[in-house]
Amino acid sequence: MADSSFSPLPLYERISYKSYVRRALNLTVLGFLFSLLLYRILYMNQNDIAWVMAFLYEFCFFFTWLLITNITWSPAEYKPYPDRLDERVHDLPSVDMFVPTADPVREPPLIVVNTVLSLLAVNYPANKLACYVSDDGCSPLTYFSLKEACKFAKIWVPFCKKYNVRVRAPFIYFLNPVVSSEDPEFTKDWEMTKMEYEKISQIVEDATGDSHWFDADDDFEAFSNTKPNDHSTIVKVIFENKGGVGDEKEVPHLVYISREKRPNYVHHYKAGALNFLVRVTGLMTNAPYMLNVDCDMYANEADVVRQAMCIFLQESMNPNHIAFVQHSANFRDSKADEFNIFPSYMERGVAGIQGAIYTGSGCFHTRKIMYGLTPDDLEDDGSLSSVATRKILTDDNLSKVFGHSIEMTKSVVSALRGKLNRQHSLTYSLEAAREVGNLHYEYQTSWGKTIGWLYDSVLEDVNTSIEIHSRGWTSSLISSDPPAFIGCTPPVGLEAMLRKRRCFTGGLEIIFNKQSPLIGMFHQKIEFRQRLAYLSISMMGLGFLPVLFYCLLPAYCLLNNSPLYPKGLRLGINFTLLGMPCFYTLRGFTSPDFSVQLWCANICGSLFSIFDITLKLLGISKTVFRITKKTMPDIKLGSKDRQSQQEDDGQSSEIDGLLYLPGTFILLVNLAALADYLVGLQLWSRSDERDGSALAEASGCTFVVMVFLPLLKSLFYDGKSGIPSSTLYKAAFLVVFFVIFSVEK
Ligand SMILES: O=c1ccn([C@@H]2O[C@H](COP(=O)(O)OP(=O)(O)O[C@H]3O[C@H](CO)[C@@H](O)[C@H](O)[C@H]3O)[C@@H](O)[C@H]2O)c(=O)[nH]1
Ligand SMILES: [Mn+2]
Repeated sequence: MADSSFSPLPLYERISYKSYVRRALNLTVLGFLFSLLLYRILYMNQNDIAWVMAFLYEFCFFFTWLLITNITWSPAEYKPYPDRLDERVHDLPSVDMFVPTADPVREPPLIVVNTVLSLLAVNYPANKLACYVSDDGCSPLTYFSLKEACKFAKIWVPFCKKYNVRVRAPFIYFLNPVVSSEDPEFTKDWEMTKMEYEKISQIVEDATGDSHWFDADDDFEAFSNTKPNDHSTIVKVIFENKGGVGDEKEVPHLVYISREKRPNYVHHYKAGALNFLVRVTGLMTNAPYMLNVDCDMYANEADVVRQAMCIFLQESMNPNHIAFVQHSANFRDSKADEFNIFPSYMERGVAGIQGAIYTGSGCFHTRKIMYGLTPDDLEDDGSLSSVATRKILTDDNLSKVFGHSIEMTKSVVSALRGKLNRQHSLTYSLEAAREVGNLHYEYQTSWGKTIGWLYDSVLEDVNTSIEIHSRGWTSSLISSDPPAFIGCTPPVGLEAMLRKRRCFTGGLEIIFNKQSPLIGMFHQKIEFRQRLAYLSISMMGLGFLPVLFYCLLPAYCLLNNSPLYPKGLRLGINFTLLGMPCFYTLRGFTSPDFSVQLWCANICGSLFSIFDITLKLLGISKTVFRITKKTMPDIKLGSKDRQSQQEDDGQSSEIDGLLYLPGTFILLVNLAALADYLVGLQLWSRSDERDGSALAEASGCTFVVMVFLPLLKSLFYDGKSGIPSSTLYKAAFLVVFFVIFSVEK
């Protein structure tokens, strides 16, 4: 496949961002924190609650800092050179592209359509691509929209390729008007294409909520009398690229699938949908690589597939065990790093250890590896070793691991052997595809346990990522600018909080399952530092709690008249000791992207996740994957959408208010403590008792108040941006308790 006899230019470069200054700084802070801990231990007084609490929280900061130092020690990323690909590789491998969607209301079909169009039009031979949409909502509207999208794709794909369009999602591309000086042929094509796009958007919009569009059509019979959680498997080939040669006018395959669902059965949410996708694609196209994107994440770069291939194909000439290539994901409508579950320092940081973490979307996986192979199962040339062949490819083992479909096991054998030539048409596999979507198909197989996407956490991406790295594989990160994939951010407030809650809960689930970064530290093939990185991700939710309590501690000490910080001469040292780590820990607070609202969402998400995991561990309830609401790009919001969004906002403002309860509480407690301190200053001309000694604690409170200043401001606003007065009363009520509890008896 690859011609390696000449052209020494590599297909990619690994860029390392090591910085000795940052390392020195991190170690200094670590040293400071460590000496603070020592100090706490040396001067520990058993009766002093505040001192002990401070020690505990500072220990948490120390530990967090250790994890951050580990992650940021040797950041790296990969820079692909897709231009060099054609010279080196004459027969590009096929790629199956997965788009899971689950709810036509929370995920409007037009968004899914745009994601699909952006994938169909990528800069890659169309006969090597296939796009599969899995619909957990079993929605005729989604299917209908995809059929419309497919008609438009026949205009859109050639248009994009002819004019080398960069962003191939029409709802973004058509935001910019055509420049009048441009060549007349282009202007004509542009206008025609835009008109066609508007036509299908209108048809999709009209069909929303009006089922007569599909009631009459036989093609929609499979959807009659179905409910999202009660229906048989549906597999529909919307378009087949028959006998394509990959020229610019062709469109890739497009397939719609929806797995069987019944009430009271577990379906494993997104991970379950992706495993069904792996099986159906195995039967139909069996491409060696699989790209998966969330339904709202359109490709923002035409070369995404070629970029990933640069890494895989270079590796196949010089095997380095790369299992997957993750593109860094980004969000439109927001520059907030906070929205991203993984802050950018973490992405690059981990990519420099054993390899990038799989973050759920914009990632290319290797099919063989998803079928459970370890690096030891492969020879240097990438073929299956004879030991592995004997171990894995027995009929008995195959049906035990992959399920009873003979067609399926055949496709697994071809995939593992690297023989991926498909001779028959897509429709040939329809029957087999329905069989593997059966509710009971995975029963007593390894799907979700050791192969495919893993089930035991709602954070299925990180969970699966740990499994792959534990087998000894590496992975790589491509972090291009502009970003290769762009998705939606949930609106700040309740949606953001629930999303955080789900991710934090998922992380905690990982701590308690068999993938746990806490166990197997030394015997699996995962690197120690990589495991530590996973540990910090799994514990992400807990990380907010020490900060929350630490914000209350100075106030408690001030009210209680007990010291929190060292006194006298040591005060100066103490400020340095605490200042640096605090500055870093709280640097989020000072970054331009920081919003108190999001911080509150984090705190609440974190509190809820602890609640969720406790219920799960007690066996009282299961964790759920609640789908995040998606919205169309801002500028395109029609007046109808905007109105309904505002209605939503109105309804949820009361709940949103509750989100700010912890923040408001912290703010008021600190204000109360400061007031108490100032009144105290006036009453006694203090000479020895509290002489300047409480100054440190008072400064602590002032700092907290400053951080929460935006919240203080919004207490005085009315309406949308303000905090409801009911929240204020609830917080004030809690403050009274806190003050009574704290005041020195
Ligand atoms: O039962 C389900 C639930 C979800 N999905 C799909 O999963 C994707 C992600 O769901 P979304 O609600 O958008 O979740 P996010 O909060 O955006 O998800 C983040 O967190 C998830 C869990 O870690 C990752 O899988 C995602 O890639 C990552 O973007 C969407 O395409 C959904 O349609 C399903 O197919 N079936
Ligand atoms: Mn999403």
